Amino acid sequence: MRDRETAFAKINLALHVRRRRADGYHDLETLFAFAEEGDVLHATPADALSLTVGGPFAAALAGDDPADNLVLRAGEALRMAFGVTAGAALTLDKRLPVASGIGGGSADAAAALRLLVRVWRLPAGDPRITAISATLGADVPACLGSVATRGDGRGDRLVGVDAAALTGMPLLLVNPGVALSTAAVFAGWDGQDRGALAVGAPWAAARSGRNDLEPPARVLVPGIVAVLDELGAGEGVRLVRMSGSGATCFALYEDARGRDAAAARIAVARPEWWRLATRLR
Ligand SMILES: C[C@@](CO)(OP(=O)(O)O)[C@H](O)COP(=O)(O)OP(=O)(O)OC[C@H]1O[C@@H](n2ccc(N)nc2=O)[C@H](O)[C@@H]1O
Ligand SMILES: Nc1ncnc2c1ncn2[C@@H]1O[C@H](COP(=O)(O)OP(=O)(O)O)[C@@H](O)[C@H]1O
Repeated sequence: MRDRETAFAKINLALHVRRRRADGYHDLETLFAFAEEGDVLHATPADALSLTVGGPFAAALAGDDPADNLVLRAGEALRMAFGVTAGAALTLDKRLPVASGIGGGSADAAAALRLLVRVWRLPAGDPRITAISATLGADVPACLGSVATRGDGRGDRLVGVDAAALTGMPLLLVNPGVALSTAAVFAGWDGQDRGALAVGAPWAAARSGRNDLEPPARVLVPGIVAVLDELGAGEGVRLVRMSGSGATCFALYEDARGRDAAAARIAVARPEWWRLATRLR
């Protein structure tokens, strides 16, 4: 039997960087939200654990050691923690641009955890699964649930928000085609604490918030400005912002008509940019 899981694209509705820490990470406050679409992971029963990567962005990972792929690292960590002896033949359909601020590897790692917990019939909700997620990356715990949530600390201390208030909002993601290393963007942050992210209703908090990684990302990829301008030019735009460490930017719309008009306009003006028209889940 072939089992399937979507690695929902992650966006940061707001991301406030507060402090550089001694361990190389930064304390931040962010509002995570998730798209209805993303990479797709399949599993079929097998004696060994293996991964084949295909899809439009597979080439970006071709130079990496497969053992470093977060999907296999997630699987190996589960096997170790639960003493699993079975394997699984995994295939990853890489639809999201790599190193682009929308989760990529983190969403894949979380999808692998959800999928293999099911395939290997492990106890869903076991605290060891959450613990493993945090070892794989700061935003993997948020991706594990893949519902809108606030993240404090490294982004892995999750605080529930009224996710339903965001569900279904039309969303357009646009990436100018330049990979950005998360570590390099954090390293460019100027160290200025510009204040806390508001608590409470997520939409109001998002609107009053900002992405503190946008200025350092723009230094590395000046084309981000053009992406934000194009996204903001249409009708019915409710919020335009860069996601995570970039360079993907997003816009949220009052209705699907506004989103589709923006997508069509950008497809003509900038055919080389990657686009995904979807909704918040
Ligand atoms: C910026 C964010 C926002 O959601 O997303 P992306 O742009 O990667 O999608 C995340 O904080 C990324 O989380 P994740 O991609 O899991 O990061 P990790 O692999 O744990 O860390 C990669 C590197 O980013 C930096 N890092 C990450 C998180 C954090 N709170 N402070 C940091 O300084 C560190 O240099 C770290 O070595
Ligand atoms: N399944 C995966 N998908 C994408 N990237 C992965 C995966 N597994 C490991 N990686 C590594 O993670 C890097 C992307 O990390 P990062 O810059 O944090 O991306 P993003 O900003 O999209 O979250 C890639 O360059 C790649 O080397």
